[in-house]
Amino acid sequence: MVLAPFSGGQLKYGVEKGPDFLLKHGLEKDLVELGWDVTITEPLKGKNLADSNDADSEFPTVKKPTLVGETTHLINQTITDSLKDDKFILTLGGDHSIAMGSISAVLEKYDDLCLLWIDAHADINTVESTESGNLHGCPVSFLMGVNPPDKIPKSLSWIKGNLKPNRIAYIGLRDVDEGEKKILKENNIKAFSMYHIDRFGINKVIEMALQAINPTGKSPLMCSFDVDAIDPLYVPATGTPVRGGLTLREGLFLTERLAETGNLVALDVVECNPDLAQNETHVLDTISAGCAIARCALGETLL
Ligand SMILES: NC(=[NH2+])NCCC[C@H](N)C(=O)O
Ligand SMILES: [Mn+2]
Ligand SMILES: [Mn+2]
Repeated sequence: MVLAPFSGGQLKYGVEKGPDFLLKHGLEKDLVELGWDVTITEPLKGKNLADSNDADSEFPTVKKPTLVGETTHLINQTITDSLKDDKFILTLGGDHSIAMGSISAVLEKYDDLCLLWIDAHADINTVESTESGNLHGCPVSFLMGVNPPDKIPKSLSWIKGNLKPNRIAYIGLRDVDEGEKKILKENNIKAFSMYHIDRFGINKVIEMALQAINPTGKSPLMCSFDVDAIDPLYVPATGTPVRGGLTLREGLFLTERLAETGNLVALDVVECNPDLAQNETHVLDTISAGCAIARCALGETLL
């Protein structure tokens, strides 16, 4: 288990409390009860990373590139180390920019890795297309290497950018920027929006997604789960909520199905922000959903 208490990929503080809240809710004990031998690593602990806006940055369109670059690199290095022992990598965010660290590391070990990005958002903006400048809206573009080389902030240039577009599938999309739609189309990336889930049902959608990115059924899978994929009715305490999302059961079913494949090697759970809850119930709903996603991905409901 990798703790990534980080908020620098966007501007709302509180999301860095995610790992602490998930652990306080009993996640470690739950996983031990499921039979996992859990070790906790904290790549950011004791690291004094300056939270500045990098005002003098040569890339004024993106926010905090130095902070995000250094942080995600530390996460990458810690996970690369853990992967030497073939560990399952569960990374707790933090905002979704941390996936640059986790996915890049897992991809280095498994070059045929298939990625399921469960999210209301595509997070595939480039430094040129981003409207907000928040790097949590950009991780996939860096992992795929679609930013023009001369536009990549130095701090993020360590990312290899070798994730292949035919190995990525999205599920849950409902708030995709115009620039992102163009990138998805140009790269022919499989993207299942809420429309597809209503049309075909979640079970068919996950089968179509897996078939598209992993036709042999033999490649390792990673899931990057942004809790805002689930409807804010169930997961209210998150930075960029969008109504009309997955039910809690649909979200959990996705991870149960991934566990069932036997090919899941890593999971991110990101964007739980307890500070954005209006009351204690909202905190509990959000954090318990985050824990349930992890437990289901790690086999809880497979009898
Ligand atoms: N990980 C997230 N919650 N991302 C939200 C991204 C929203 C928007 N598309 C942006 O680029 O700013
Ligand atoms: Mn999102
Ligand atoms: Mn996201």
